[in-house]
Amino acid sequence: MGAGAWGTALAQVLAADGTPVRLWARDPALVATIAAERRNPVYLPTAALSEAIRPTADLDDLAEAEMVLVVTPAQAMRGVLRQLPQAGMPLILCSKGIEAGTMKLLHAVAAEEHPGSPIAVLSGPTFAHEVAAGLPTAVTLAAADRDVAGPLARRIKRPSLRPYVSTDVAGAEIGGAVKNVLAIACGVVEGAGLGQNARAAVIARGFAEMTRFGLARGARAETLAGLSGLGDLVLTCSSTSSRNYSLGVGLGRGEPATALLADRRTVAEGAFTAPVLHDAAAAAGVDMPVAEAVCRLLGGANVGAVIEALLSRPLREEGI
Ligand SMILES: NC(=O)c1ccc[n+]([C@@H]2O[C@H](COP(=O)([O-])OP(=O)(O)OC[C@H]3O[C@@H](n4cnc5c(N)ncnc54)[C@H](O)[C@@H]3O)[C@@H](O)[C@H]2O)c1
Ligand SMILES: O=P(O)(O)OC[C@H](O)CO
Repeated sequence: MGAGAWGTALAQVLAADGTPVRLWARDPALVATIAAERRNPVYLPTAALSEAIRPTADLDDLAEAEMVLVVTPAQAMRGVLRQLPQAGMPLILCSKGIEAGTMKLLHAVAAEEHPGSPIAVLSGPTFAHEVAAGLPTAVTLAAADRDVAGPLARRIKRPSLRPYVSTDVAGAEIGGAVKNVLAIACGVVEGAGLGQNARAAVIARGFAEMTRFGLARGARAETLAGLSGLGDLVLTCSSTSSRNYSLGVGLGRGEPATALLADRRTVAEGAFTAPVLHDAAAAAGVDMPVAEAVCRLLGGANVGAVIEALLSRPLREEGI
């Protein structure tokens, strides 16, 4: 459900062995193009798509599915889930974010909209173009009930896709949501020419923020130190393949956030997560200075002033 880069890549890796996959996109013109060209020229142009993928613009076509992978932008998830038939099939949430307004994690959103469906979360270091190309990738597959997560993991594993099972749903989600905001910060470091020492510092202190926030919201430290937390943080904080990192590079160069966001066709989730995370951290009484700095930059603050404010914070002991 969702034919952006990630939904298309997941469809491809699952269908590469001939497993039938329906790929839902909201735009009928994109559905027609994918069916005709066996490519998604808008969101994942490099990947040739398996004949086993059948694109559709009709959510009713998913009613008979064995499972649904939900891959819309995080803020669109509730609305799209509301239109999906209530068929009780497992939902695997693959998006990364926190719902604006409610500050809810996406598994809570899905449970509200589909109370009859088992809910799982798939998250980890996963650039879509690499997954679609069949490059080796490991992910966290989390569900509160191990008897849900285990069979789903066995069903979606492929020679190049290795799921690790977890029962820490909140932890898997928080790692993916927070790392997007921290990736913007690391992009800022590059864009502003602050050097590699500074980037490593942002990754390490950002991980401390992720851990503080995660623990406050019920996550387990080992999950945050795993694929869906630290693993994904390292990936997205070190590559311009990341849309979040690239957005940060522009901010670091002093380009206005409004212009950078208006130019994007693809989603940089961290820009939407940052203000929600700011509110959620405040509500939980958690200090998140790096995430806060990203928030200020997205709001139009001057790069030099934001960096100066971060560096002049009172000294403290290292640790979480
Ligand atoms: N691209 C990746 O490498 C990757 C990897 C892991 C997770 N994710 C996560 O997956 C989610 C989707 O990312 P993506 O890379 O596929 O995005 P994308 O930018 O490639 O595509 C976004 C898709 O969402 C659709 N869309 C936009 N607004 C919508 C709405 N209101 N209702 C329904 N559909 C809507 C667009 O038409 C498009 O198909 C994000 O949460 C992202 O963080 C992405
Ligand atoms: O391009 P990004 O920054 O959305 O990152 C994509 C994935 O989340 C990487 O795991």
